Amino acid sequence: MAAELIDGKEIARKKQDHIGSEVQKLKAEGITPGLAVILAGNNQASRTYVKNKQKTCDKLGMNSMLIELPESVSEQELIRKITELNESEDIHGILVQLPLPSHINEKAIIEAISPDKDVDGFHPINIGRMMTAQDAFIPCTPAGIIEMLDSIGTDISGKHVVVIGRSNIVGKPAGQLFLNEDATVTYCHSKTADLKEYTTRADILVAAAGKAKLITKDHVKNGAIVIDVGMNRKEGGKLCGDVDFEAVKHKAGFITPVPGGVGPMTITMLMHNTLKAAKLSISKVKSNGRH
Ligand SMILES: Nc1nc(=O)c2c([nH]1)NC[C@@H]1CN(c3ccc(C(=O)N[C@@H](CCC(=O)O)C(=O)O)cc3)C=[N+]21
Repeated sequence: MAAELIDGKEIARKKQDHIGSEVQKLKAEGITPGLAVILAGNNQASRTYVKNKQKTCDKLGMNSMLIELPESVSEQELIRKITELNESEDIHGILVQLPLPSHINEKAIIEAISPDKDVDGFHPINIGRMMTAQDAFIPCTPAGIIEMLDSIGTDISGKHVVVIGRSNIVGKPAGQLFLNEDATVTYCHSKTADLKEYTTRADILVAAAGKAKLITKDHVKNGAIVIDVGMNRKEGGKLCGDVDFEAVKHKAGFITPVPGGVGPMTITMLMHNTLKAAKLSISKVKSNGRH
């Protein structure tokens, strides 16, 4: 048996079409969604990601603003810039590209972003809202995973989801979202004693450990849905997932490729969140700033 491919690029394209038409409606009301991206330092991978985000904004008719700051930028200066963007009427979403230079306290920077403009969904307010199943900005990669599963018609309720990885930006929120959808969730990570014992019981396996080819066919139950969040860059620049795709594809029921799987969904959900932030700004004006 061969797994069916979950085509992230195609699912992203359809979702973007929809977002694009919502942007047009908002523009007719006089609001153009605007995303500000702050890039501190000279990380080459970060530069490429940021360029992709801007390109997608362009394509969907949104405004994007890139703020480039030197590696040596101070925390105070970065917070001053964020404060300015928090107050800007033209900017609805703020994204500070991670990782930040090592002398900067990431938590302090994330907390400086207004929760209403936090399109990454990294602010503790949004995390808390998500955990309590309130309306929130949902981190883009986990949101993209749920969107992909929806598009292949997966009923998540009652499924056993095993998430490998517990980062604040992917693993932890992904598990939480699945829990909100009534899944049974198991978290595994680098200290898990017998990984296979858990992963072979997964109906849905989410690999977000950041370790190339960690997941082999022996980790996967027949017919399972395998979502590969890995973005491991090999020498020569080739992108490699956390899943040994060629081996696992014969055993899984569905599988996402890398590239062309989760990555395009992440950017798409960033656009979704920016649109949501722009809509939120209207309802704030209508309620006179009280909300
Ligand atoms: N504040 C913040 N928010 C982020 O969302 C964020 C971040 N910092 N720092 C870096 C990571 C990484 N990330 C990616 C998004 C899309 C692709 C993507 O579209 N990948 C393509 C291919 C890319 C390629 O070929 O290089 C794919 O998988 O098909 C990759 C990586 C967002 N990040």
